[in-house]
Amino acid sequence: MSYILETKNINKFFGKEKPFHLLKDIYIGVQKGEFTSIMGKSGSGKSTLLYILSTMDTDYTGELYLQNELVTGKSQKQLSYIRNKKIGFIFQFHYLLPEFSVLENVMLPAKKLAMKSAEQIEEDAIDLLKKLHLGHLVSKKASKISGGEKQRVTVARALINEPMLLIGDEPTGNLDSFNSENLFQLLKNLKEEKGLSLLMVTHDEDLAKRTDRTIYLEDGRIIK
Ligand SMILES: Nc1ncnc2c1ncn2[C@@H]1O[C@H](COP(=O)(O)OP(=O)(O)OP(=O)(O)O)[C@@H](O)[C@H]1O
Repeated sequence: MSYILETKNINKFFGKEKPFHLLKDIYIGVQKGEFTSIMGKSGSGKSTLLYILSTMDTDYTGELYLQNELVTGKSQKQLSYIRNKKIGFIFQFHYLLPEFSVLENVMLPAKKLAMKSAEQIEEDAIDLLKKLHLGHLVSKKASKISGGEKQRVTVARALINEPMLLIGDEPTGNLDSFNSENLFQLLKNLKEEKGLSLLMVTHDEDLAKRTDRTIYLEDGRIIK
């Protein structure tokens, strides 16, 4: 089976003297175009797991593969490149730069990757914002748009480098039900239209039911 993301026996410990065993024997396989949700009580290890899956936390045992390439053990520089190219992130808080325009915010990850000219990046960012029905916000300052709009702009920012996987840590968590539904539909469309794989932590059982598959974590273990 070919996976976009795969883990083999990931374990995570905190602390040195009396290590606390948080994540236990985690096996996950995410296929292309699959929308996976992760649920579990507070403290069950969801965010810790996402940090590992997104290559930001390298302090674990076991193996992480992205598109069948072993990424565990790679240098920080290699990981930063892989992350920037292959994974888009959406968090509960938008982390947009408030003094920058929407367009500038969306262009930033592409500028960091530096694989296209500034003109091309700008053209692509405008195209992307239009596709996400955010064209009217292009030149607005990020601090001047609504919370729901900010989260949709973070989706555009997450997509600018055309990742194969979008990882979200409660992306709808701070939104009212209208904006939450709006964002969820946007994510579902990306999966259906572009074959994007999505991995999303949520506390919302109703949203989780509408994804392809839900992974339940309990005390750091996948229970179903
Ligand atoms: N750096 C750390 N050192 C020690 N313990 C930690 C550290 N980071 C997290 N933990 C502990 O690991 C456990 C899991 O934390 P994590 O944030 O992954 O849970 P979560 O399921 O995402 O919770 P929530 O739904 O509240 O965000 C918690 O008990 C937390 O206190």
